[in-house]
Amino acid sequence: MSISHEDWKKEQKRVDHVVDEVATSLRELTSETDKLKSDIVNIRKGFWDDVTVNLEDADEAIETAASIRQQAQVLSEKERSHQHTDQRVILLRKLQNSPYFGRVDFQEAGEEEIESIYLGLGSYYDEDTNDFLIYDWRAPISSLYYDASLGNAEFETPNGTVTGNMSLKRQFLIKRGVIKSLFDTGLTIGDELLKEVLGQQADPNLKNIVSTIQKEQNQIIRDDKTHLLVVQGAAGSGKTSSAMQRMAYLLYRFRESLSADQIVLFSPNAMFNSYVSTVLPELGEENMQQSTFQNFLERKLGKQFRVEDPFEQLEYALNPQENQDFAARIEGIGFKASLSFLQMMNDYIASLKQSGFLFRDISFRGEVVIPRKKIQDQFYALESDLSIENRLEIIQKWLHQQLKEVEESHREKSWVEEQIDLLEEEVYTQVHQKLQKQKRFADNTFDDLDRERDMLVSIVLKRAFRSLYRAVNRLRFVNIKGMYKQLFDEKKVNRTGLPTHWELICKQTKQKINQKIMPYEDATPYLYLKESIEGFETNRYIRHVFIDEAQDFSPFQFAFVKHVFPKSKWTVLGDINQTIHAHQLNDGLTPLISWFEADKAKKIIFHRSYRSTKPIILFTRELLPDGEQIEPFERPGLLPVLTKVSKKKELEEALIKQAKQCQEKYSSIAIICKTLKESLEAYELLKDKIDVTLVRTGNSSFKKGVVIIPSYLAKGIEFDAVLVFNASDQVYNREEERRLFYTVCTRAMHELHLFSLGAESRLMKEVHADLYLCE
Ligand SMILES: Nc1ncnc2c1ncn2[C@@H]1O[C@H](COP(=O)(O)OP(=O)(O)OP(=O)(O)O)[C@@H](O)[C@H]1O
Repeated sequence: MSISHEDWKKEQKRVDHVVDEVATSLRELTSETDKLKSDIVNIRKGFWDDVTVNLEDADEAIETAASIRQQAQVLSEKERSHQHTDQRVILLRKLQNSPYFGRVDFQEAGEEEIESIYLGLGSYYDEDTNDFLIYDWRAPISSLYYDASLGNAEFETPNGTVTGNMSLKRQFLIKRGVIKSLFDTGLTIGDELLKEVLGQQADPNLKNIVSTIQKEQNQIIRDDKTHLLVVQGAAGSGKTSSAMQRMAYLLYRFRESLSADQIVLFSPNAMFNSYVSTVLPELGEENMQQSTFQNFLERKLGKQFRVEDPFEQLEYALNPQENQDFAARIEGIGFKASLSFLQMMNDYIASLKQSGFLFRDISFRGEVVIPRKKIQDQFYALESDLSIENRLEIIQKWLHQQLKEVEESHREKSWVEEQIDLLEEEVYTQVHQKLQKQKRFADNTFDDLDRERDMLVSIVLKRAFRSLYRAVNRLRFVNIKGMYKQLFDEKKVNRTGLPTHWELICKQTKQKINQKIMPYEDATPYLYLKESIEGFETNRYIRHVFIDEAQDFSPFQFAFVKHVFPKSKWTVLGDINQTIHAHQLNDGLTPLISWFEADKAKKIIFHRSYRSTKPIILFTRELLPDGEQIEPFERPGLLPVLTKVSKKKELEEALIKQAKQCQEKYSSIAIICKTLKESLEAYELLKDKIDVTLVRTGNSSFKKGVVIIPSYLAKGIEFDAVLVFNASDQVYNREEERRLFYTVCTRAMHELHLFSLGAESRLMKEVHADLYLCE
């Protein structure tokens, strides 16, 4: 809808007024932050000048501690207000540049006046007129902008539903205080602005989408009731973006009770971590905690094993070999990620109550002092209806008594005598003083030397046994490794539905564990077994767990994280069509939903895809069997191009030519390879001809220019132009690689170029010839 010149002028006048107001507040606030900053510097510098330190006696020491505490409190209060005003200054600067992006006119039922609500990144209140010149995009009334169409409209507030009539929805694009575009829209947020935003170039960081959040996305952003929110969405449908907006919304909605460090995001790799890390700060919030599942595993298992990372596993799976070992490992990877294996593990854990629980010998000075068999007998002599956890607690107490007896039995041993001679001088002095305090070494005492020796023996024994008691407290006598291996005792396992290569899988698993290597597929099941037995190390502080790229999580990983964060709500985002991990589960996110009460879990599907131009989406969706459900956003662009060559040299030339052409138009170009192995080849081929950067697992930030990147690291991120290094049938020919191929092609925003050394991949067979150009 076009806007009259008069209206445009009026709106610009209002923008000028708001910008002026904001500028005034900004000046005041800046001088306040400057003052706070200099106060903080002064307090830090003179911290000890204002504290009276006197440690002469206990009373003085207490007073000194109180005075330090008081001074520290003053400092931390100042620091807090500085941080707060600083954040406000950052926000006001943004508002000064672009005060708002939307307006709705709303007349509440029963009210005379039509109110104009202007929405921006944060609210701005005019104290002179008692008016909100800008409403925060997260305020209850702002949802009208995202959800409602003109006419009867309503929005939810914590106190109930407000109904009324919405007579206008207007979008603004304001830069440096000047309105650049203005649109009136009806039901949805105008496509014009969205088209403009999506037409921009890729950024090294994910952008916030506040001004163009779509209705389906707003559903998940503002849902503050559901305990498990599962979002299945096509590539580029805005899952990650919506998740970031959702975090910002939750931090606003529950600002009294929720802080950013109570939100954790599991992301696929370190580079993705950096890619999304600027969204919340840009929205004026602190960042959430971020982790990859690998970090999480390493923290827990890294001391005992070399934990394989998921990309090592993928590299193995994507470089197939013609042998039984490979077939078995791949089948094992799938099985170990499945619900059947989770069931098998749960049954196994339950069976340990009756038999099979394994312990380790407790040895002292090379000699077994409490044999594992004795511990096992004691364990199974306990009431059978006691839980494993309770039984272990009882066993721990029993072991303490047993160790005490062993300790006593060593009192006369010669090694103790030797150790006494090696004790430090000050130990002798302490013992002597202690005895003196007990009025020993007086005329009427005659066993003083025996007493002294007794005490020294106790000290030596205490030192020597300390680590054993500690090991008992930490349940080191429980043989988790043995029990995990026992699960792969091919002859003992009597179940249906085992993989066809079961014997070989068992052999491989035990071999790796014996070599202290923890394959990625075993890491979570192993931890699950360990913590099911020893008790889960829970984190009750975290209130929201977000899992992005969740299609690559196995049921084990979900089950594990669920135990670790028992107080948390979940937001799980994924796309089953982008499953790239070797386990390739088809049941996807469904099992997770069944673990929650029906009314607490919700699944939302995003069909519309925003990242790529319409021609790219029409092409990529045909790579999928049920791709027609994916709706493209109407953004025109060039058809994808397939360039077929027959020699490596031609491939090299074609790639270089295309990369250079793209460089003239775009700032971020990716040459995507299937594996790291292929990426290294591509790098060797191109590195001396064009300026390229090779991205590998260690990289933690997104690079502009031309990058060569393996498929699995490109997941979740996007590029202006994507050049598929070799889309030939030699490289992508297995049905299991269809989703990977789709993931690779969907990274492109504006242009997609596929190169093929020889015939193109059979995975493209279903793609209609009109949907791409063939050169
Ligand atoms: N409402 C929106 N307004 C503006 N841009 C949007 C909107 N929704 C999505 N986008 C843009 O579309 C692109 C893809 O978004 P995002 O990465 O969040 O999608 P995704 O579903 O997580 O993708 P994938 O599954 O492929 O990783 C981003 O550039 C994002 O800025």
